[in-house]
Amino acid sequence: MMTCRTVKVWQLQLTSLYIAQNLFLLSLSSQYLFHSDSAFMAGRRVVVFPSSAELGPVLAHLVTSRAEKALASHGRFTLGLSGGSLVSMLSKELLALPELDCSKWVIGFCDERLVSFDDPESTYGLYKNQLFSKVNIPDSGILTIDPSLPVSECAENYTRKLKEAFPDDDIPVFDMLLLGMGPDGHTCSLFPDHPLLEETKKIVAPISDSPKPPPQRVTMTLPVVNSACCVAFVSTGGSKAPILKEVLEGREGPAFPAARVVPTNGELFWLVDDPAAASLTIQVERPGSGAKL
Ligand SMILES: O=C(O)[C@H](O)[C@@H](O)[C@H](O)[C@H](O)COP(=O)(O)O
Repeated sequence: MMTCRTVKVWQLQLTSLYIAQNLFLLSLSSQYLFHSDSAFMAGRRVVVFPSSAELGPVLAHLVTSRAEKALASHGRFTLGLSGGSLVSMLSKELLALPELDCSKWVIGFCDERLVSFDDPESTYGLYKNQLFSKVNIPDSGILTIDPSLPVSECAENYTRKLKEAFPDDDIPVFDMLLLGMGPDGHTCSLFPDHPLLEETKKIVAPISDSPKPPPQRVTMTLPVVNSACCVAFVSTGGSKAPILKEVLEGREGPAFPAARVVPTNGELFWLVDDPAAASLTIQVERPGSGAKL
């Protein structure tokens, strides 16, 4: 079965097939171009729902459908999670599914705050309470940071964990990443105008001057984010409307961090609600109830 993971391996190992590969990618991008007239950017799907209530079930289905695809292809599903409002929405919607088998899921964190797991600011702690403790994800499948370490060592330690979890990849290729976007256009812990946006060597980086508290965090870098097979942003609420317009429709000046998420060989979804989409002028998809992406 053709997946973005196999395309990645080709890129790394089969340089002699360079021309064939490019022809393949060209045909793939043509499919995406004509997949939906909603596309402002080839391959990107901006999907608007009346509210979180309609968005949530579609998100849950998107996750489980990509999990099924990954399990059929390589026997496990690697999922990167973000914090914010995603924690409660994802937990609620996954738990509402009639059958959810997470026994072969491997969970990573797109970013994490350097606080102890019982601190209310800990993204892992929130997911543990709201999701992990209620489903059959094995503890060994949850790749957590070690918050007892100083921030640089913590990032190095998390880098090692990801490399061990993805031994065949130079850059870990997650099956799916779920991202949020702050009102300043940040995603993961990649903030506007921050030097970490230019990081190309590290797969995980420390940050000790996060403008959003807490200041110490570790974050996946853009090379990892853009290597994923599928990236889905979830962004809701009217406070996101001005930034969403600039991220999706462009702006003068440097692109916001969220706008720099463009998976090289993967899918890109923006799942938003009407208040967040209020200022958009691009064409978007508005699926009916019960839709599946
Ligand atoms: O660690 C963090 O500070 C959060 O994870 C943060 O990056 C969040 O993902 C965005 O701010 C979007 O959050 P909302 O979806 O709640 O607006």
